Amino acid sequence: MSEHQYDFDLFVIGTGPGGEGAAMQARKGGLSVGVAEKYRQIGGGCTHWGTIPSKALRYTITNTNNVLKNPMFRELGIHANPSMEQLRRGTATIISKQVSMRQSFYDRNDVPVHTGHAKFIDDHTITIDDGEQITSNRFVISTGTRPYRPADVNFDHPRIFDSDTILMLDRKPTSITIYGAGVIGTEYASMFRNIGMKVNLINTRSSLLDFLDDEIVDALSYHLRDQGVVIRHDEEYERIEGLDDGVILHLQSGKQIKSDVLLWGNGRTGNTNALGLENVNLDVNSRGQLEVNGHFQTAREHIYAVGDVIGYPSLASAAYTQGRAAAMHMLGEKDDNFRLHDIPTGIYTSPEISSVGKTERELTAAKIPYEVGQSQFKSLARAQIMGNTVGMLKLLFHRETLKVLGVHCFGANASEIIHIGQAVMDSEDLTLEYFFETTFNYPTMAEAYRVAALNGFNRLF
Ligand SMILES: Cc1cc2nc3c(=O)[nH]c(=O)nc-3n(C[C@H](O)[C@H](O)[C@H](O)COP(=O)(O)OP(=O)(O)OC[C@H]3O[C@@H](n4cnc5c(N)ncnc54)[C@H](O)[C@@H]3O)c2cc1C
Ligand SMILES: NC(=O)c1ccc[n+]([C@@H]2O[C@H](COP(=O)([O-])OP(=O)(O)OC[C@H]3O[C@@H](n4cnc5c(N)ncnc54)[C@H](O)[C@@H]3O)[C@@H](O)[C@H]2O)c1
Repeated sequence: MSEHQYDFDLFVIGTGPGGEGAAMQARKGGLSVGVAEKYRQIGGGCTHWGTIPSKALRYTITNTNNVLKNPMFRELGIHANPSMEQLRRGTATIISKQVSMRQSFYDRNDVPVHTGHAKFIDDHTITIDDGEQITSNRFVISTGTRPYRPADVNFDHPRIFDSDTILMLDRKPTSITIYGAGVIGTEYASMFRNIGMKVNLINTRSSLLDFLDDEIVDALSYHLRDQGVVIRHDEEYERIEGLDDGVILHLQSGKQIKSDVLLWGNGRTGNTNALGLENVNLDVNSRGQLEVNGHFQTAREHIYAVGDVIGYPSLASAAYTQGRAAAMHMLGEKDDNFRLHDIPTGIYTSPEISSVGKTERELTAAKIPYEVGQSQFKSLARAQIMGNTVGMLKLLFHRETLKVLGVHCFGANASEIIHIGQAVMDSEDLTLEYFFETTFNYPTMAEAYRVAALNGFNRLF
């Protein structure tokens, strides 16, 4: 029983990274906390049908390809064409490890998990599966998203998938059309091409991932096309026709694209439709998302919302931090020290992409005098040793103060090494000079920072 008349001080709806971050932080701060999860296991979409399964599959594909393309194994006559089931096998083990580890967090911290669909019935009460009633002083909504499914697309057709069902493919299709070239569409395009499928990537916008630095976008487009992905920009679907032997995507431009299967990767929508929000006077936008203030409070100050259900940036990494920040606010502690403005992106295409801070486009528009330093991975010893020489690190820094303003990277280990640049960028004291005044391990991919920093520094006059 909480200090008030409620069952809990805080009740969290959803056990993805957003919910877990909020629940654990609040519990450590001394609040009584309960959570609800409608899926049979905790972990959220992140663990069961989003981040973890897609990244685990990608890792298996990359490793398998590294072996199969290695000249030594070829010489030994090692060839293989693993099935979808074989490629996916490791994923179930990883999910199960994640679930049991995360479940232990709830158990050890005395946070009961109520399995079932939570719905508000009044300001301080929810029901679980329309049965058990639970009261709480505060709430966190961290219910995530589901694929946006337009009514005119038949998702019951066995060859039409969305971003939650695509990993259930029971065989390796010969070809796939991916409609929607956001992060999900682009990552899957890369992954499926790497297992030898013919891939059509249909973009409703005029360039891929336009939130990234232009040079990185150009590199991604070049490498995807070089690998054989067919990319079509500025297209809209007219209809999608499911057949016995394939799927035809009819585009408004008159083009027709037939493939073995189709992945609808065009957008996700917030899981807010059956939450009883009308009973607490909360509204959502056209994408089912909730609006929050800087402390992650909705229009009702005792109801917080974090993670994908509030929209941008819709990342597991950010969801967790937002959950913790919301809990800190409830605890009356400082909640603005989470650097939520500098969230890096890690995009697991081939080549991998990672980025933090300002792009050249943004700096130019803001008339900030900046300079660029670059390092090509092909000249790094570590990249040569790994046989993985595609890539580049680009540092953007202020010409006068030498403060790092943006770090953009593609190639091997991009999403790991970005954090070195992020730390320097966020530091009050460090500047570009850190990278060439500090000794890094050798040979490493991190050496790219020294090379890029010197390259940029030498451009100054
Ligand atoms: C294919 C794919 C790949 C991705 N890859 C990455 C990546 O590489 N890196 C990254 O940072 N992000 C990635 N993301 C995004 C990441 O998965 C999400 O940002 C993250 O899962 C959001 O966490 P969340 O806590 O908001 O919600 P979720 O993880 O979606 O969890 C929400 C939970 O709430 C539960 N729930 C919903 N409604 C109710 C209810 N009424 N009652 C009880 N429970 C409810 C759901 O069952 C679910 O378990 C990817 C997403 C997808 C789809
Ligand atoms: N590596 C990663 O970090 C990673 C990987 C996959 C997904 N994600 C996250 O998952 C989120 C969703 O991925 P995505 O590829 O769908 O991105 P996205 O938001 O770019 O959506 C793709 C397309 O769908 C449209 N759209 C989005 N929501 C819609 C809706 N409800 N109704 C109609 N159209 C809609 C968008 O305008 C866009 O054209 C992203 O925001 C991304 O951050 C991250």
